[in-house]
Amino acid sequence: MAHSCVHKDRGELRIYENLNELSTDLADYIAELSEVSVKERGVFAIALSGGSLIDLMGKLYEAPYNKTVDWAKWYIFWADERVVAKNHSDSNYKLAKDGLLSKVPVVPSHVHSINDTVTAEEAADEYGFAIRQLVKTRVISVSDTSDCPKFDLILLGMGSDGHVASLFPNHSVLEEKDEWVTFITDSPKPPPERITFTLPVINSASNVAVVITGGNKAEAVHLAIDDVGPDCPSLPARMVQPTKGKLVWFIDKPAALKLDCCQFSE
Ligand SMILES: O=C1O[C@H](COP(=O)(O)O)[C@@H](O)[C@H](O)[C@H]1O
Repeated sequence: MAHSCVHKDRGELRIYENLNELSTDLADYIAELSEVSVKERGVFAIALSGGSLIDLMGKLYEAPYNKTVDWAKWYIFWADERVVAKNHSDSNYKLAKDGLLSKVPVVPSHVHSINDTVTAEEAADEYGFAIRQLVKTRVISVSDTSDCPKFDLILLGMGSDGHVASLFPNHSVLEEKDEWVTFITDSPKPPPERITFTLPVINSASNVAVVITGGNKAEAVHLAIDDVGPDCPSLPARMVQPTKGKLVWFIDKPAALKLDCCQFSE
């Protein structure tokens, strides 16, 4: 059974005994947000990440979600993408397409992937421009506290180094305040060329979920969530702090083992 608690300033923590429980609750959570957003705004603007997240979203193409989710109202974006061809095994688009999008009735023109035929810088500029157009037509809302887009939901994973999207520890990309989408050409994790949402965009979303599994991430989970004092490293995952939106962490038991607030009896 899931263990859930609200951390005083790090959002809601949901911790699961196993991946099956996590995936089921993640599917419920996404389906619920989709329903609320479609009811309120007529559309659901969701940004995906790559990595293990997509597998963990797999229940969404099974019953009941394959029938109950209003897939035609989804507008799909990527919080980060590797600048490789869309059919390359490193592509976050390919991962999501093969693992989810090809199995549900999304509208192809609502799937906003990057231009993979230009440089990382150009791809980031074009993606930022595309998002601006969709903010103008209100497919994506606008934040009331900044001029940033307000996605209905941004889904993030986290690497064992604490990176989220393609925001890596100690990288200058963490300082970017003006652009909505930026690029890097020196990612410490291959492939090197990537585009990424910036922290202001992530922190302007209505909902942000960080989905983390595996014991190799336990230390980073502890550093991202617990009060680790003045020496607290500026871990990208710790910088995820939605201004007005809701933050929820979906964590499996091995990844949660070092969290102060969650002690488990074996
Ligand atoms: O490189 C990336 O890594 C992170 C984490 O991936 P995971 O497989 O450890 O969950 C992912 O969220 C990001 O989108 C991706 O580009």
